[in-house]
This record gives sequence, C-alpha cells and structure tokens, in this order.
Amino acid sequence: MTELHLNNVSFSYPDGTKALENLTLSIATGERVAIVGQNGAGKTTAVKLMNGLLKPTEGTVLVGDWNTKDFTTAQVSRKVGYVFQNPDDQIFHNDVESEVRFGPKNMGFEPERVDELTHWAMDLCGISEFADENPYNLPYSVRKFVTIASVLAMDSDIIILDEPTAGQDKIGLQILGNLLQVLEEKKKSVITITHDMEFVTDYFTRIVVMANRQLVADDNAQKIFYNTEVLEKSMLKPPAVAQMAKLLDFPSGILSKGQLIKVILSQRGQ
Ligand SMILES: Nc1ncnc2c1ncn2[C@@H]1O[C@H](COP(=O)(O)OP(=O)(O)OP(=O)(O)O)[C@@H](O)[C@H]1O
Repeated sequence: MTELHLNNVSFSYPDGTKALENLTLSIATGERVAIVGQNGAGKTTAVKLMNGLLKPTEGTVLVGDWNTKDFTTAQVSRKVGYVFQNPDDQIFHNDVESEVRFGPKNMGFEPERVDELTHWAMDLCGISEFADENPYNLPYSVRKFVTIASVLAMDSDIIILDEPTAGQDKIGLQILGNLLQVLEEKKKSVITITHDMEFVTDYFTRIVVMANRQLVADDNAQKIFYNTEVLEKSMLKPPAVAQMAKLLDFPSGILSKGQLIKVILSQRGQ
C-alpha cells in the first residue's frame, strides 16, 4: 500500500505562472480526501503533481518511497490513477470495454486478471450494459463512469477523481457512493477535487482547502464549514444545511439534514 507525501512543493508552469506555493500534505493509505477551493486555487496542479504528470519546481513529491522526479509519468500513474475532469480528454477507444481493458492490459497483467479487473470495474461503475457501445454515443454522465472504470481497472493504490459528481443524477451519485465504499474496503486512497459540498460532507472526512495557490486548511468537515476565517479566505460556500444551521444560530458542526431536524425537534421539546 502507498502513502503520498508532498513536502514544501511549489510549481510554476513554463510560461512562468506560479500555480502552487509551499504545499505540504501527507495522505495515508486508505484515506479519503477532498480538495476544495475556487477556480485557479491550484487544485488541479496539486493532483497532477501527485500522479507525476507534473514534476515540482521546488520540493518533493513522494509516492510510497518513489520520488516522482526519478520516475516517468507512466510509472507513477500505475500507483496513482487520475480520472480527468473532462472524460473527453481521456477516452480514445471506440467501445467501452476496450477503453476499460486498455489500462490493465498495458500494465502487463495476465489475461485472466485483465478480464477480472475489466469486468469488476465496469460492474462497479454500472456500465457493463454499455460494453460494446461507442463511448461517444453515450451521455456525459456515463462517459465519466467509463473513465472512472478505466482508472479503477488499473488497480492503483491511490485514485484521484476530478469533479466526479458533475452531470450525475441520483443514480450516478448512488453508484459513486457505493464505489467509494468498495474502494475503502480495498484500502485504496481516494482524493477528489470537487465543487460539490454536499458530496464532500456525505463521503469525505478530511478536507483540504486551497486558495491563491496555497493550502488554507486541512481538517474535518465540521471544523472547515464552521470556520469563518477559512470560508472567507477561500470563498467557500458551506453546504446548504450548514448555511441554514448558521442562520438559525444552531450549534456549530451540523452538516446533515438528520442533525438539523434533531436540533429543531429538541428545541420544540420533542
Ligand atoms: N498549463 C498552464 N499554463 C499556465 N498556467 C496554468 C496552466 N494550468 C493552470 N495554470 C494556472 O495555474 C493556476 C492554478 O490553476 P489550477 O488549474 O491548478 O487551479 P484549480 O484550483 O484546479 O482551478 P479549476 O477549479 O478551475 O480547475 C491558475 O492561475 C491557472 O491559470
């Protein structure tokens, strides 16, 4: 199993744009972490550094005991799978099954293992019925699951999901929730970038907040969404339940409808 360590990492793009400053972050095996923040905060740059697509300008990124500077992106991405925000940047096969099969096959797994991983990932993502379809004939939400399955099939220890809930309906959200549960049982680490704060509070215990190329906070949802200074600095909007609880001057830390209802009932003496 693989831990991830970013030590004092800074990154500038070739045109000189400074995208990340002094990021220090460790993610343990099996941990679930949500990275949140405004557009341009540096989130995508941070995860690209984690999977070796980018190499730090300063500092070190360690994937297990590998310094990403010493390994190719292809090598690092076997340990850190990255599902891009836009599925159309990732899909390049003409049918769903070939797309999912490509990763494990390319990694040199035995044919039986390739079969097993391909079908496991397609089932988990609810796309088995589309195995022979051209991904580009499928809706965006399903194409997103095709790319998630393609990464899951590579069986990497760490999985990065960039905006997984975008375009998903209730069924898609259920599939995602189940998938996170299964990955937790398999001790996989999951890192997500998301603007969906309900998704964060439902499934992620640890939240990393970024703003202006820097880490602003790294804590649990109860602390983050009730920390005025962090919210102001990052311009983060807490989930609707937390906003309502604050308006009603309820105790800090309420994040679910259930908790909210409990407080209302207790105030009414029920
Ligand atoms: N290829 C690039 N070349 C130059 N600058 C870039 C490049 N990609 C991103 N940037 C800049 O780096 C900074 C951080 O961008 P990044 O994409 O990491 O932020 P983000 O938090 O992921 O934003 P978003 O939510 O919009 O994806 C921004 O100022 C952005 O304009």
